[in-house]
Amino acid sequence: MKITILYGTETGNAEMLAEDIQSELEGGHDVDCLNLSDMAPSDFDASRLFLLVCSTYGDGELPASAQPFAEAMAAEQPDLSALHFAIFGLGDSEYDETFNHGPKKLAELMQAHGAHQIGERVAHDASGADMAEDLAFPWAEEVIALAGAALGEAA
Ligand SMILES: Cc1cc2nc3c(=O)[nH]c(=O)nc-3n(C[C@H](O)[C@H](O)[C@H](O)COP(=O)(O)O)c2cc1C
Repeated sequence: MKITILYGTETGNAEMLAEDIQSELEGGHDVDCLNLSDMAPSDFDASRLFLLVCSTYGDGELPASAQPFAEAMAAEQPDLSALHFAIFGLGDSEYDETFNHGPKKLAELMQAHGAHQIGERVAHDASGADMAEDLAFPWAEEVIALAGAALGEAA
């Protein structure tokens, strides 16, 4: 499957996780990995599955590297109705009222432009016991299996 991992980060955790997911998947798939700050809405290609990995900053906001992308989406209003994405979030339950709100906002932004979410949004908690990759690798395998039918190819 053709997969693009897009990460939104402030201090690099989402970037490291995105690169680990790329390494995990690239034996069996054609996988790109890109910072959201380098992604234009016009770059979306519906033949690829987009795996979004995004943290939360400030008071439940998108991290810095995702903000230019959100602004470009608002300005360009792309039609993403042919697109499929899945999303994995990073956050910290110490911020209980805004836990994982960054990826929640990013998923809502994609859906507002018609993109179809595959599977559930999985949230990593920096104050929890799990390593991010221990949640993210099974998440990636599951959404790739689910996306096979949607993208019209075997996973
Ligand atoms: C100043 C600051 C604000 C944060 N705000 C939130 C928040 O509102 N909600 C949340 O779930 N996590 C919040 N976090 C936790 C980060 O999302 C978490 O540490 C994540 O792993 C950072 O990933 P990154 O390095 O890719 O940006 C915050 C962390 C910092 C340092």
